[in-house]
Amino acid sequence: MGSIDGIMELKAYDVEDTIFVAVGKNVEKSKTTLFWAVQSFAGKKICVLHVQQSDNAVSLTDPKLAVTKPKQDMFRAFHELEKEKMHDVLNQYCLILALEGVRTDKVWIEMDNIEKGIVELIARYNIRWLVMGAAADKYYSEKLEGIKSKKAMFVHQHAPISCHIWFVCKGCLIYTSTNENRDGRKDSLEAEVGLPLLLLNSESEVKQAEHLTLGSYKQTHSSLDDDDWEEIEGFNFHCAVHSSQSSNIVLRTSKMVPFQTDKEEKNRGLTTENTCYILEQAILDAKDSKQKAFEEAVKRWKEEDDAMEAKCKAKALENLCVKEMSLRKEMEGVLAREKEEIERTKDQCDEFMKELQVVQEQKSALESHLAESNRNVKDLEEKIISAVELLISYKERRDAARREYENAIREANRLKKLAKVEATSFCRSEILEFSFMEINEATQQLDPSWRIGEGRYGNVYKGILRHVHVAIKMLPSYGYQSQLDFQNGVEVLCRVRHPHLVTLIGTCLESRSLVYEYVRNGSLEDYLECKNKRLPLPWKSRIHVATEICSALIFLHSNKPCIIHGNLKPSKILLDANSVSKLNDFGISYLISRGERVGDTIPVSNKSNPNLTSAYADPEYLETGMLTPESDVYSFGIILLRLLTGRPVAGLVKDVKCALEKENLGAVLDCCSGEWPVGQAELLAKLALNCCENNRLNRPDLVSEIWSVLEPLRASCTDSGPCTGSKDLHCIPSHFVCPIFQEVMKDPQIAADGFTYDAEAIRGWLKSGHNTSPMTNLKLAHCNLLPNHALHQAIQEWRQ
Ligand SMILES: Nc1ncnc2c1ncn2[C@@H]1O[C@H](COP(=O)(O)OP(=O)(O)OP(=O)(O)O)[C@@H](O)[C@H]1O
Repeated sequence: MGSIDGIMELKAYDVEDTIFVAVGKNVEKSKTTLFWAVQSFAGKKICVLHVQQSDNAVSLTDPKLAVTKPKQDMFRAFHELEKEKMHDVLNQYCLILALEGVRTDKVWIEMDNIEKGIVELIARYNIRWLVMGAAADKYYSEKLEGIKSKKAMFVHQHAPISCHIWFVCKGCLIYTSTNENRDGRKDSLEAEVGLPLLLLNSESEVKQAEHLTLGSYKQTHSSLDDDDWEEIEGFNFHCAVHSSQSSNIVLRTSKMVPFQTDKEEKNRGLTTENTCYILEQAILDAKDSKQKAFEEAVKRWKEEDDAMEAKCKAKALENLCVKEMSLRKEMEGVLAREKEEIERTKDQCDEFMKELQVVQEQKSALESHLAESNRNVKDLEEKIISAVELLISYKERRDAARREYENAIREANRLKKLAKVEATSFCRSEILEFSFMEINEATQQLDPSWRIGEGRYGNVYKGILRHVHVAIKMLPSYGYQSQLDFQNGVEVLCRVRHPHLVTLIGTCLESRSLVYEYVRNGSLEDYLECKNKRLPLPWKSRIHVATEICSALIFLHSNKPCIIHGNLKPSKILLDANSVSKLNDFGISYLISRGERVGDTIPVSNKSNPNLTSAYADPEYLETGMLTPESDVYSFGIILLRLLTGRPVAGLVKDVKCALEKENLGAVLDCCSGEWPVGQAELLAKLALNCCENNRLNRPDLVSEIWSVLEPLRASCTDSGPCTGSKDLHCIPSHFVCPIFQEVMKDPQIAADGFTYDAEAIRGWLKSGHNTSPMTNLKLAHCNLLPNHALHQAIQEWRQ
């Protein structure tokens, strides 16, 4: 059961006096039914009764709608709309009826079933008078006599007999349900209509008269059709509704129905005709106005219905719109999230693409690297194969080398034994090494006043090293690259000892300097140039010098390995206190250049060799850069020419040649050297020119051709008596000269090495910490000195 709206207020006496009009959802039908009720029951209270099927019932009875929750909700929403709509409609009905002056009430009730609901309501509230639709308007016709609607049929059959029901269709009464005809009997129209009239007007007489008048009128005016009569009846009912106004009409009508006398029959007939005419006109007017009013009302209702429907639709649309908006917002949110997600995915995709590109690049790089590696592997395999082959061949060679090595070892051992034997016979010279501090001290910190010469290879200082007068040659730092090579070179030169070679005493590896014995009388150049007021050398001394230098060259060239001086000139020939000549700077080119020896020739860089610009230099060497023993022969020839002539080098060969050719050698001979014996001078000149041959192969051999000439010449000079000039010095017997001081000894003492030294010199040597021989460099057996009385005596005698 549903809720009841309004009916609870109705009281029992109200029910007696109230006409209930059952209305449904069909507004058109309901209006015509209501309109009929209003017209038919003027002055009565009308209660509009609407029974609606509850939503619960519908949802339960319709399994399709009950399937899902959203569908149920949707149905409920529509049901609510329907309810609202019906409420509005009922309110409208009530308003219209109130305007018509009818007292109204309304009842809203929800039931499981409409027809059952109506029946139940009738029973529950003892409803006495009910108007309801008989059929839909579309079924209406003049011939329609029974109830068509199933609901109406149900109510007709099941309603309590106390309830009187009028079934109406399209504003016309179709059937009346009374307690008499509930079993199916049908009464006449007059009987049906009469009951409400009786009910509605307590003044039954008036009603009766009115009813009779209408019946008689109907009979007399058989020309009027049924519709007209209906309208007349309607008009009558209308008058009844508007009771205050209609009372006049009723009264007037009542006046028209008096019980007449026979006398007045004729007049009365006329009056009746007039009245009928007026009535007919009134009916037509009423019909017309009624029709118009009805059309107007229908039109208005239609518009109102349309408006209501539009309102409902608008509301539904509004709800839908709100829902749509929220849905849209939701969708927009989802869309935005989706969009963000897509953007993120897109970014990730871009990053992946980039990474993919990098990976692809790396892949291609790796592939090319791999291909290269494969190629390298192939190459390496080939190399390994060739290396293995090489290894096999090297193994064979190694075996051969091993055999050679073993032979060489045997040979070396044999040579070692030989060398030991030789070492005992030779004066072994071990290099003396000095520290730079010693060199510095010896030269007074390289004092310029202690400098005695300035060569292209560096400055030469005199100094006293370990009590011995020495000449220190400071070599440039260039030359041999390694210290070891320099040391080895110096060692070779140190071992070379000859009376006409300046002795190389030692070296300072730190400063790359060479320490020579000091030769105090200057160079041949000084004598030839008469520097420092030196007297020119006599021709015999010159022959001595030439012979001595020749012997020194023979010694150097015969050395193993051959030592080529390479820079032979008068400044390299030093004279000691006894005018004994000594060749200086021999083998220096080995310490400066890096040339590899090829037999007896040494390739020496033209640039590094100072002799390059020298007039004493071998022209062939200048051309080829190859230093040969013959290069020294060429330089020796120039020196010979200088000794003969005393002239400068430039044009010397040419001049001497000319002089010889002209047999006028005397013209070019140095007159300061005394009177040269012509024959000997010519011999020397020819020898010298021979040495100066451009082609080295045409130059004379040192031993067989030069020494063989010079030695007899020197011998003849010695035999012919002491030489002039420095004769005192030159005639000192060499064994009178101290090997250390190079002077005639004052107090000769014999050392453990068997050599005789001046007492002062040898004691200084020993005091400075030496325990080796100054001559042999071998360790002295003891430091005791033994006076050489015999020599002392001889020197005394010689002095006297
Ligand atoms: N052991 C020595 N004893 C005494 N004086 C020496 C000694 N060695 C060199 N001198 C002096 O030093 C001078 C320079 O000699 P050095 O050999 O250095 O140069 P150079 O012969 O004049 O020219 P260069 O070597 O450049 O061709 C010599 O002329 C000589 O006077």
